[in-house]
Amino acid sequence: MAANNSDPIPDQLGEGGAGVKHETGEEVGEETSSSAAQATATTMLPRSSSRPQLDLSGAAIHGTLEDRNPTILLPNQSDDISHLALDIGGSLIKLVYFSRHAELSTEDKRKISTKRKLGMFNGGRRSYPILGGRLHFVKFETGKLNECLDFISSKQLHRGGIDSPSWRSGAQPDDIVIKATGGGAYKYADVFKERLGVSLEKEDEMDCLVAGANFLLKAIRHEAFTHMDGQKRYVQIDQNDLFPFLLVNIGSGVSIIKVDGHGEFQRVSGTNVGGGTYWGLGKLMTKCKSFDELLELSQRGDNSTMDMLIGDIYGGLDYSKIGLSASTIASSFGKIISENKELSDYRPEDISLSLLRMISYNIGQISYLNALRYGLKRIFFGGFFIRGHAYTMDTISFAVHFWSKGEAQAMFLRHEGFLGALGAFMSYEKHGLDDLRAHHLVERFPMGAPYVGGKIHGPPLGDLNEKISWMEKFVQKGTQITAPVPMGVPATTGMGGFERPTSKGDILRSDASAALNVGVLHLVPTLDVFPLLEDPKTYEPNTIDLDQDEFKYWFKILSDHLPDLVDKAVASEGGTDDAKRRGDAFAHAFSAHLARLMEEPAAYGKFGLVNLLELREECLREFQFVDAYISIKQRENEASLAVLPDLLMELDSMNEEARLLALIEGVLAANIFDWGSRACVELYHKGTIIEIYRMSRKKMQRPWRIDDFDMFKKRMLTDRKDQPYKRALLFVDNSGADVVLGMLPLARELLRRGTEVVLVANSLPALNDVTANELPEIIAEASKHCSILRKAAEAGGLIVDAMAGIQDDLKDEPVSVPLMVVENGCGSPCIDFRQVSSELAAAAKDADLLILEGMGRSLHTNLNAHFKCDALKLAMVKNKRLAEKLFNGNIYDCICKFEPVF
Ligand SMILES: Nc1ncnc2c1ncn2[C@@H]1O[C@H](COP(=O)(O)OP(=O)(O)O)[C@@H](O)[C@H]1O
Ligand SMILES: CC(C)(COP(=O)(O)O)[C@@H](O)C(=O)NCCC(=O)O
Ligand SMILES: [Mn+2]
Repeated sequence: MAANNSDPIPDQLGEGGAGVKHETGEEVGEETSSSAAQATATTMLPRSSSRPQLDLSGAAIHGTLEDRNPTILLPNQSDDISHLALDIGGSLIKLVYFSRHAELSTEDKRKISTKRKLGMFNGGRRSYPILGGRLHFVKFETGKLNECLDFISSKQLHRGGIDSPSWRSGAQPDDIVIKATGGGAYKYADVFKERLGVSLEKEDEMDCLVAGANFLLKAIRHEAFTHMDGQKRYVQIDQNDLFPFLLVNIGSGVSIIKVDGHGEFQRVSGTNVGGGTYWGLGKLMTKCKSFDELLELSQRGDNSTMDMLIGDIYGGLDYSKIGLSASTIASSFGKIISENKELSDYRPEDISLSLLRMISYNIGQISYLNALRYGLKRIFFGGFFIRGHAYTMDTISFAVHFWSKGEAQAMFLRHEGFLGALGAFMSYEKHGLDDLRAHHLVERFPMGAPYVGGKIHGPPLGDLNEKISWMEKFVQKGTQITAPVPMGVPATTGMGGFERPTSKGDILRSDASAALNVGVLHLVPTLDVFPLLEDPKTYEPNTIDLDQDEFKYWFKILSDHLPDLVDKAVASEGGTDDAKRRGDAFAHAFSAHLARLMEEPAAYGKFGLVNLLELREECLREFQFVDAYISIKQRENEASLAVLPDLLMELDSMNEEARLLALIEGVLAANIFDWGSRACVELYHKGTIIEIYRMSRKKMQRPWRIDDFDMFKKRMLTDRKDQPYKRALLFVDNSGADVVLGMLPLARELLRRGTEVVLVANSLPALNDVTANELPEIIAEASKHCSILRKAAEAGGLIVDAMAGIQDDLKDEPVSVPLMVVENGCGSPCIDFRQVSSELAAAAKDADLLILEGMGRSLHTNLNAHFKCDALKLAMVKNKRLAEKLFNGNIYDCICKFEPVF
């Protein structure tokens, strides 16, 4: 669909609440304040009026995280620009290209109305997202330039991709100019002109390296990491504390650049002993046919058979006077001199390891010396020599750490080899980068996107069929490739007076394995940091760290849940053969992710439960399961709506105090309807929805495990009775009883007290969570039995009565504060407040109360989060282990945590 640039805001919102009956049986509470009823915030979202040619707003990674070069998604790129940039190096050609995919604008009536209420429309400008796309990263060996040209040609990348208008109109590419960097941009310019008809516009290599590195460090949350003793640790870079740093790009040769800012840098040194040296000498000495083969050999090597160690010179003793241990390498390959052996007498494994150590230590040492020269503490290493190889990174880190006595730190980048190509890509329109922040980037983990050139190109994006079979093939291949490589542990190696690195990179993920683009970076400009977070810098969504032990537990939980989930997903798509095939592919894909994470929990960046639970939902979406729990949700909504009138009557017969308690109890009790909890799902076989709800209510016994109810009651009914909250954001959780019998009655109570209520719900389905799109219908139904809800929903634009006559009849009724719905920007059972929808961020500006409901949003995540306004966290703990771990409590304990800001 074509982009709609004009944001037409219909004056008539049409039939959104058709058929709503007006009732007169209820009075809006006397506390209703009419000023509170003027519910529109005036906040306007900052939007640039002119958009960059290359719209990087909302970029996101698409590629394995562990795999160094995830593809990046640009959801808002809409102009017809050149979509390809190249870095043609001495060894490898790196391509960064943009593939776009049309995305229908998802502006529905609810959103339009809410945005208008929140003051978020500025007519005439288009809303996001319009067109999306991803940045892909692909590499080829420079010696196989033809493969690269074929690849570009087959995907018509030089003409903006096969879907581009220029391609469809059959336009000739004669005047197409592609940005390129690296020596090959000069050397092969003629070949590109001849074969593809395009001109290469040369960009300076150093400019590009620096621009690429700066972009990655600024915009991608888990781009940089340290690697010591086999342990990868992601480092969140503080932009205010980034410069200056040393950038060491280890390609064929090595460039050492001091970076002082954006576009401010100096190439301070370099060395000709680099990746080309390792691969060149290695090829000569071992007869290896590929770089990966050589690297893999090193993992089984023992360099003490070749390297002369201090112990060899000192008769097995340390040279302790100058701090060198017996196992220190005194001279790389030095032992060979005294031996009467031929090359063939040495093990290729040992040769490869000696070479790798020699070169890595040397680069580490030169880098350290340059860091020392300029007083720099941080050294970022890029270039394809590193190849995500644990031992190489450990070796470099050890050298930097040892020589600097811990003063300097070596860091690595996931997109290690693509800095130059990325920089060239960015040079199309440099200012496109300026607005991009880490919160615009969301990690996604799709299966299947091209990464390496040559034979494995991956399926065309969006072609589900190809994706499924490619993924199945990959899973088979990936398992072979990623099997641990047995390690011989050489006891006597070492260098420079410090112990040898412990990690030898027991697993070498091959390029093919990296082609399983399980992690991807999406750029989403509509995401914002939640403005009510007390301190976004220290905010950590996850309550418990997903370490190896914790991951093991979740591995089992999620694996056990998988067959049932697949059944539900397949049924939700009609149970067809196609759905079954997709169901299998989903199960494969998700299991492959779990297996990978089990192997290395840090494989996909710093990964918490919030990410893990979202990963499952993302996997479902990838195989086009729109909403696995749809029928369960509908059934539970209907059953709950049927008993809502009785519940409301019962509540209305109570005094204020009893009612508030009953409401909170009701929320906690109804949170039992959670299809993500094994224990709860077992309960559902034992009774109807209403029976379970009643049983759950009956069991509510105070004090709850955390019980701040009295404090909340005091705030509501005593201390500031005359000052109701102005706006409450209610983060709702599950469909059915949870939202209908729990949260809606609570919302109603707030509304009748004059508090505007914004129901915040998921943008996308996750388990049985209610979504923002589903809420208006539920509210419309509930409103049939409740005039408080009805008037508030009308005031909030959720229900529009088409019959103007009825509106006239109601003219004299008090105006209600509005009830609104906003989406949270997530499709997970948890919430990460660093990345929420701009709609929610806008709604938050005037809020003075947050109510987080459910285990995902208020226990797994955000239990320890602090906000700038009062917060109430309500949940039933439906998992035994979590209850024990967090509170030394029991399953079905309840939490009512009130955190007022005084
Ligand atoms: N598949 C591969 N083929 C060749 N070299 C590789 C491969 N993977 C990693 N390398 C290493 O990466 C180096 C090239 O790194 P790169 O950053 O692409 O530099 P350049 O721009 O000089 O080609 C090679 O010299 C080699 O050490
Ligand atoms: C996925 C959930 C966080 C959803 O809980 P909710 O937010 O709906 O209260 C929860 O069901 C959960 O942690 N389940 C997995 C553990 C289990 O089966 O006990
Ligand atoms: Mn839920």
